Amino acid sequence: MTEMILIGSDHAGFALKTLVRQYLSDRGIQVKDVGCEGEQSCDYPVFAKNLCERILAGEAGRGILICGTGLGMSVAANRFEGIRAALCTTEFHARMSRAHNDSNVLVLGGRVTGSELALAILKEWLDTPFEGGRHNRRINLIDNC
Ligand SMILES: O=C(CO)[C@H](O)[C@H](O)[C@H](O)COP(=O)(O)O
Repeated sequence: MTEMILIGSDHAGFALKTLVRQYLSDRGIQVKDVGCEGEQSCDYPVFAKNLCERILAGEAGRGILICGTGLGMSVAANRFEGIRAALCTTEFHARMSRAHNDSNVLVLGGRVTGSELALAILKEWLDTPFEGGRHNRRINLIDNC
């Protein structure tokens, strides 16, 4: 079964979101866009909330959020218990966020990270499995300590 990924952005992440959507489609990954629809100014928490609630409801296993810096989206997404949103600016961040933190939301900054690097980060995030083991214990402690 092909993976389904939800994607959302604000106006500052819209251009990068378009590239990311194309990359995912080219890889045969199903993408559902929760908005926004263009570059007119809008509010990132609306899209973070929408995407996180839909992931927690089981519509998709993973999601991608993009705003200008990635900061607002990651702050908003990490308010949701069960969401582990990782703002990644390097491929190493992306690899570690999957291997050690089992990140289920990748956050990118469209005004910070160039498109080539963003797609390299995305590739690493998509292709790296969670290592489990000791990291399971730590992830469980996030909600239970
Ligand atoms: O992280 C953010 C907010 O903390 C994002 O970068 C937003 O995209 C950014 O704040 C939008 O700024 P704008 O001046 O309203 O375009």
